[in-house]
Amino acid sequence: MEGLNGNLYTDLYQLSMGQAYFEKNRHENIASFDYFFRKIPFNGGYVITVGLEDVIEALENFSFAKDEIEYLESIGFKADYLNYLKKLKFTGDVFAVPEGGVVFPQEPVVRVVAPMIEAQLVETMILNLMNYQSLIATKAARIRQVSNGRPLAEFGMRRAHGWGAMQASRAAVVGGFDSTSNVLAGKYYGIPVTGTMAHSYIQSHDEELTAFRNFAESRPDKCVLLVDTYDTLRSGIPNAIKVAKEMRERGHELNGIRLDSGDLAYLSREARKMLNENDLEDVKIVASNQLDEGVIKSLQEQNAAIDIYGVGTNLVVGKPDSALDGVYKLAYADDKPRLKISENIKKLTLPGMKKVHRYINNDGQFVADAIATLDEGVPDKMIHPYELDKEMSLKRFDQEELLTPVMKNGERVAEKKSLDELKESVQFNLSNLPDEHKRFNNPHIYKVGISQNLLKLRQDLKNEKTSKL
Ligand SMILES: Nc1ncnc2c1ncn2[C@@H]1O[C@H](COP(=O)(O)OP(=O)(O)OP(=O)(O)O)[C@@H](O)[C@H]1O
Ligand SMILES: O=P(O)(O)OC[C@H]1O[C@H](OP(=O)(O)OP(=O)(O)O)[C@H](O)[C@@H]1O
Ligand SMILES: O=C(O)c1cccnc1
Repeated sequence: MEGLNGNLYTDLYQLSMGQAYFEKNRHENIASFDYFFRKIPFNGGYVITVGLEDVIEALENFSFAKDEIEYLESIGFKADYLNYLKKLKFTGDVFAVPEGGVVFPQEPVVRVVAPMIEAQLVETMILNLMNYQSLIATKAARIRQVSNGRPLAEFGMRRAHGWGAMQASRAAVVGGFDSTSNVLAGKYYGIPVTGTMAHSYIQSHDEELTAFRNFAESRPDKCVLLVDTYDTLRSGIPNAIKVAKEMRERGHELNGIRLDSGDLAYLSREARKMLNENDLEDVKIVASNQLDEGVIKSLQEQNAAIDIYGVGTNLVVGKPDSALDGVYKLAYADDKPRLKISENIKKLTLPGMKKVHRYINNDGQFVADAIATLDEGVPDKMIHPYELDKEMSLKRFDQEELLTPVMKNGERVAEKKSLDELKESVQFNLSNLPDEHKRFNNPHIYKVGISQNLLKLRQDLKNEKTSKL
């Protein structure tokens, strides 16, 4: 979001480490960090990456204002360090999978190469921006996968986690939603805004019919009537039909009705029948009520007559997974690759500056991704990152590099894409991901491996570190 920058939008420890680097004059030595995640949410087979646009904007605006420096002084940071921070800008290079990419565990999604202090100070902000938005875009893409082309409206603002509602609306659209009820997101991001009416409006009238009439009179071209306040089949739909006929006499057409409780498959089929019997075939049926990809899939399988799905809570809180576990790990500093050792082999980091190659078969389908050291060629074989006896030959495939330059010397070099373009690229990328990785039950794990060079580097560094223990 505009106005957001990385200065104080960080954890205290980043600033503390910054001061310590500064005092040993190591702060301008080049470092490289990787942003990646370890586990795909929703028991799914892929993650859609979103948040990079905010990251670029924040890095471009990275500089400490006078009042921020004063605040840091008040919490004990030293004068020399603060003088340095006053002039600090982000001057580094960023390589990343463009927004809307389909990505998998362990592989770098963003690589930041910058003077140590800059790369360190922006960690928290990058994690904050990438993790939430990628989680929501992934959920949105899953919902889109099962909705059979039906329009999807995002209704989550009221249950989103605070201002995260703004990012949720954008991420939902990139992931495949068509509109939002969030008016500020509509204005800010240019997302189409859509909406119906609430129960309160109907309750506030003595008669449901009067409520419908007044609402229809007020915005006749955008009228969707909520039909479940009292009795959907006996009151809501008959009253909506009455109002639709009255509107027609005045030269308007009722846009739709909304179902928000009960058996949505049964009620939608009944509603469709009743509307059609009254020559109202074009009146759309909107459904809402704790929808998610599981419920929508089931509704589609039950031949529900739902034209538009409105999805709120489950989307914007990423239910049942409340976070994407993305991390930002140091891979290189002071001219050396760096490793974090762990008892758990899965948490051994991948040292050094790295690139990612995506291998593609003759049908344009994604086959596997290989993480390699920056200074090697295109690997023709990869090894499982932890089960080292598992290898895969990559000779037969075309490949492309996943991490592309997005910032050079602190300035944006990647073109800014429109939301429509991003939404299209998600669908394009997903169309190139084989179905077995997209199914909801036990999706096949997409293969991500490491090159022989990277494996050797990791093993050498590990041996070097453990021999000193
Ligand atoms: N035909 C259906 N198949 C599968 N799930 C459905 C179907 N119809 C509705 N649902 C989902 O089942 C859940 C129903 O929740 P619940 O039992 O609380 O009913 P409700 O209609 O909201 O009740 P209330 O009358 O309290 O509003 C919601 O998540 C809804 O989306
Ligand atoms: O179920 P969700 O996916 O989160 O979708 C949004 C929900 O928010 C509204 O309910 P709420 O009870 O807040 O207000 P209302 O009186 O307008 O129904 C709306 O009617 C939906 O049920
Ligand atoms: O417009 C709607 O129907 C709407 C908006 C927000 C939340 N629930 C429903």
